[in-house]
Amino acid sequence: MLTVAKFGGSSLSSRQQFEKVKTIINSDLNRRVVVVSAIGRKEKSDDKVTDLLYLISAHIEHRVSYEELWENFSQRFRDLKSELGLTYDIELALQELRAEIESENLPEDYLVSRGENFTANLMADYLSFEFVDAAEVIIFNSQGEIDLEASGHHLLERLDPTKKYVIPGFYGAFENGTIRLMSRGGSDITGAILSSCLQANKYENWTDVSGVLKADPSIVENPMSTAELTYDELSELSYMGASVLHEETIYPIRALDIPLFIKNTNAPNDEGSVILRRHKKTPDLIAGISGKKNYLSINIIKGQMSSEKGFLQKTLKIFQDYSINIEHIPTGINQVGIILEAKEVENKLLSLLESLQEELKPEELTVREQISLLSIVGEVLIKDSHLTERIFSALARKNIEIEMIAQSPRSLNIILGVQDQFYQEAIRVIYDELVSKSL
Ligand SMILES: Nc1ncnc2c1ncn2[C@@H]1O[C@H](COP(=O)(O)OP(=O)(O)O)[C@@H](O)[C@H]1O
Ligand SMILES: N[C@@H](CC(=O)OP(=O)(O)O)C(=O)O
Repeated sequence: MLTVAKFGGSSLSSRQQFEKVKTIINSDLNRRVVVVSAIGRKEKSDDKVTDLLYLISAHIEHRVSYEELWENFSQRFRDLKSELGLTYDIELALQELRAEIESENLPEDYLVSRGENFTANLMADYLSFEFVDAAEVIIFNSQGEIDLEASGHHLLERLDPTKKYVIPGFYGAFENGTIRLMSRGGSDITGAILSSCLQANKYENWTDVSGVLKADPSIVENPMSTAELTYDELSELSYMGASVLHEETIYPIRALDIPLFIKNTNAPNDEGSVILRRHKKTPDLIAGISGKKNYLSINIIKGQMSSEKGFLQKTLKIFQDYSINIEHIPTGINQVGIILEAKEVENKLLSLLESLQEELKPEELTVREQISLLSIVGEVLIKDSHLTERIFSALARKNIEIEMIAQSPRSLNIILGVQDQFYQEAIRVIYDELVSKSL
């Protein structure tokens, strides 16, 4: 039996947190592959080590002194080493990194990856597990995508199934050894790749909350957790902003049906959440509510557009030519709305609108900005025939206007658009209506 256990930065921020990790690892001998992020925040006001490294990189780029940041970064590791009485030569690692920064044009990905690398070295020392560099086993192809097959080969060659390992998350390397970072929060993905390639029986993701909560705790006070979710439910939630798990975590484990457990390092006996292909227990009506701000809607109005052959195709082709990802396309007979993240059209909105005007010749072309999308997720949403009515009435009572609504084909989720200014309130209203009132 093999359990891959990933610990996020929040589980690694101090000596006490390292001690909790050790207790968890030692309480189950199957936890033989440990993935760590970089040291996280001790206090709310602290920087995560990864943030410090990005800041150092920006200072280097702008040729500004980074001395204070460097001291802060180095001290976090020195403190851990001395408080835990470790032997890993962090002083040498820091000296070498400093020399590399000063002598060459050090790539940002390499510099930032040292957060995970040093943390994993300390953790390996502390647990008496072997350190394996992610650069040896997490492989990117020439397009910069993770190559699951190549990673699998390298992993099986490098790891001995009878031994125990600590591997840094968040980065890997191209076949030529050049370090490549994943997107923020990517250590979750490292854990999923290792689970998949090593065919683990379980993937545990240890964090600072007891599982997937039904809403972001920074918006809703003390939200309930969801004990069991499907891969699809969690994918929808994390894609739409539930930051407890990186949105790309699910695909490697889903193919092999590896159960994912989300657990709290600070309360290991809490049940947490388990994520499976299908529900084993009676599913909660609401798996969760998540959302993101900063979308916009480009609205195209043209009489009889639905009978104009290829109109939608022509419209989408224009967005494709601009390399713009589209989120939703609510349509009517004479109108279509194209919903996308505002960052997708940064610096190209005017030119895009000109192209749409020229090629589609619409009667009206308008843009609505500052839209938030909220996603209400649950495999069994459809069972509540009054659900949309309840949501609409609850929002109307607070004078929150709905800008758009979309439903996924399997009714796995309902997506609502509201103005950015109502984002948090809308989440609270929906949570109160669908979760609190149903208790
Ligand atoms: N729906 C949600 N369920 C659980 N946590 C959430 C949710 N939405 C946002 N979060 C936030 O995600 C945080 C955990 O993710 P993160 O800070 O990346 O932890 P880690 O450092 O362990 O990777 C929680 O502390 C919580 O504030
Ligand atoms: N340290 C990286 C990667 C990561 O996954 O971190 P965490 O597990 O603490 O969210 C980041 O901050 O983005």
